[in-house]
Amino acid sequence: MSIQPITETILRQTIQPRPENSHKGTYGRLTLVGGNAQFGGAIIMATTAGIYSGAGLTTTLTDPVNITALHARMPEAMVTDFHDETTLTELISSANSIVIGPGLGSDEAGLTALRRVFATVQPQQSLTIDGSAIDLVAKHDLPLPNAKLVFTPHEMEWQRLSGITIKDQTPDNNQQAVAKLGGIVVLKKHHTQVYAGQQIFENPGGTPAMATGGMGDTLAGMVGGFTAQFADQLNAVLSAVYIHSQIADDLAHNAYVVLPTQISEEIPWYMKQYSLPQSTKI
Ligand SMILES: NC(=O)C1=CN([C@@H]2O[C@H](COP(=O)(O)OP(=O)(O)OC[C@H]3O[C@@H](n4cnc5c(N)ncnc54)[C@H](OP(=O)(O)O)[C@@H]3O)[C@@H](O)[C@H]2O)[C@@H](O)CC1
Ligand SMILES: Nc1ncnc2c1ncn2[C@@H]1O[C@H](COP(=O)(O)OP(=O)(O)O)[C@@H](O)[C@H]1O
Ligand SMILES: [Mg+2]
Repeated sequence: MSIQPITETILRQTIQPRPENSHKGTYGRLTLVGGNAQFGGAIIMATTAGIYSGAGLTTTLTDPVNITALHARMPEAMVTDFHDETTLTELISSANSIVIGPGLGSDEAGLTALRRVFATVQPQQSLTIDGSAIDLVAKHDLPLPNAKLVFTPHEMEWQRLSGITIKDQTPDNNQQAVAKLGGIVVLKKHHTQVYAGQQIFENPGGTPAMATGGMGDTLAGMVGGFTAQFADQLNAVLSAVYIHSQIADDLAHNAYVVLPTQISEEIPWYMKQYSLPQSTKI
């Protein structure tokens, strides 16, 4: 079994200059679901990352206690209550990429929102399942919907979802579990691995300076933003994983810790570099 590194070639193929004749609708509708009363920061960070990644229109469904805070940080986001079934169904139906889980919580409200999303999502939509949503799928053995699924577990979430203990998470064992699950799995750790069918990729970057709560929430938002606007889902996921840690590595040259919100602010600059011909410097 061969594990390929994620390369800059993949990013250059994926992140292209934007056509002049385009508008926000061209760059995708992203809907994020998460953030209970305790974990509002998680969905704020995921939303921030999705917007800085270039999603054309972003809407966040969260607990009402988070609405003012989210609006104050990110007026670009539209925000509404994740308990409202009608709005949730409409906003899931109109999205081309959905992220569920950052700070969702594993209680009844989180489970209800997750079940509604699973009942609404369609095969052509990208659905990223992160954080609490992974735990809920594992705990309740939820049947997965027919959609373009991406799971973004850390090692303990992957243990809960796959049943493979962290020490037994070998590429062979992981690949067998991914084959049963379906979709793409981003197994987050030092040198994150991405499993997609027969292919396994490894992220060459990443630093312990990233070990701050919210770093994975930020990656989930980036995966949402990239899959909302770039047609090749696997390349979009690989590009998000790579840039996320590349920014952190660069910031960590001069900083002991890197905050998730600092990553988000840098995303547009890195995307611009990959969109330019290789010889061009700005
Ligand atoms: N500001 C906010 O609102 C924030 C909200 N958040 C939201 O909280 C929710 C719960 O997510 P969670 O990841 O914090 O908790 P959980 O799933 O129990 O995992 C922790 C357990 O796993 C273990 N562990 C083993 N290997 C590991 C690894 N490689 N990486 C990480 N952990 C690893 C670890 O081991 P230990 O630390 O004990 O050594 C511990 O026992 C989720 O919705 C998330 O979005 C957070 O993002 C924080 C900021
Ligand atoms: N030592 C490390 N080396 C490289 N990457 C790391 C390291 N520690 C954490 N990360 C990265 O930070 C993110 C943590 O994700 P996660 O545990 O889901 O955070 P949270 O749920 O708090 O947002 C992952 O992308 C992971 O790869
Ligand atoms: Mg997480």
